[in-house]
Amino acid sequence: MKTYTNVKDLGDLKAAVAEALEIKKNRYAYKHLGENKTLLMVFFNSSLRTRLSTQKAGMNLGMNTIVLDVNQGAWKLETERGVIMDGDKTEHLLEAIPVMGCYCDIIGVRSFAQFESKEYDYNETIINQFIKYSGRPVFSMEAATGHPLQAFADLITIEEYKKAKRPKVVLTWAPHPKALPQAVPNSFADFMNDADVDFVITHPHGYELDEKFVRGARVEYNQDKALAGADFVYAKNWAAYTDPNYGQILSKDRSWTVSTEKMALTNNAYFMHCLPVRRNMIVTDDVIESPQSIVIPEAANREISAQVVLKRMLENL
Ligand SMILES: CCC[C@H](NC(=O)CCC(=O)O)C(=O)O
Ligand SMILES: NC(=O)OP(=O)(O)O
Repeated sequence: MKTYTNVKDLGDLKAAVAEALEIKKNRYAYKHLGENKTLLMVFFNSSLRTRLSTQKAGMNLGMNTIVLDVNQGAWKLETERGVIMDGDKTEHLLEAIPVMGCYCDIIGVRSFAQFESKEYDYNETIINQFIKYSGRPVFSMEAATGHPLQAFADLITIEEYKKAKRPKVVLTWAPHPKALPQAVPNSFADFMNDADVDFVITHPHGYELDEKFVRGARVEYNQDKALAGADFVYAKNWAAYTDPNYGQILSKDRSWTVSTEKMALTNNAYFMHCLPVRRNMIVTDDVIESPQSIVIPEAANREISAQVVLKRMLENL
């Protein structure tokens, strides 16, 4: 594995989940793979789970780890080529990236959508420069259009908790005070479309995701209808994707908040969210604290999804 930015990079999903569950049983069995190898994690945005779980996964594999918060302590980086650098940006990404590549064997990158240009975001301008110029295997720790480590952990969790052979999984939009990226729902949809689940997406009009990720999945604008009989409810906010509203908040309608009444429409569904979550916007206190909430084991599986990816990259160095 040279890059991990989307579901296709994992190959056969059933095999990937089987490998994950094997690693979960004995996560220290591959320490030899990472001996004298260094993992560099580059964050352009904040993180708790990704930072901790990915570093833990690297240590499980015997790796040395370095974490760089680009906006805290490193030089302010210019990311656009051709810009006259006479402003407040000290270094260009085109020097910084190959230099980073000198100090590590594998690079993880977090760089959220900036919502200034759909083309800039959906061309994955930042992470693709790491892929092109670092000289190292690169994996996404959430880029502009996807969060494949999260979605892989979500799939592992669904496989662990499902009661039906082909569970109904509902991705529901929920309100949020800020304009959030489409990365998490994009990757979740991408993975669910390749998994053996009955997948439904529900959101208000205007919040349609990129068809590249929806891939013909059923979209239901009536949340109650979508939730009927669900086995898993995956809640997430995202800003509008469709022009001319790219990056905009179109609704903060809290009737879309996942409540006990909403969960009562389901087949005693498990509640999932990638975290961090805005309580009583996305989901009520009662639901996220209920026995049906599996957000903590879901977060714990981030260590495992990262370890599968790092293991496969180490095996191909
Ligand atoms: C894993 C999720 C990361 C990010 N979440 C946020 O930026 C939340 C920010 C906030 O709630 O203020 C997102 O929605 O993509
Ligand atoms: N779910 C997730 O990626 O969390 P962080 O943003 O805290 O890393």
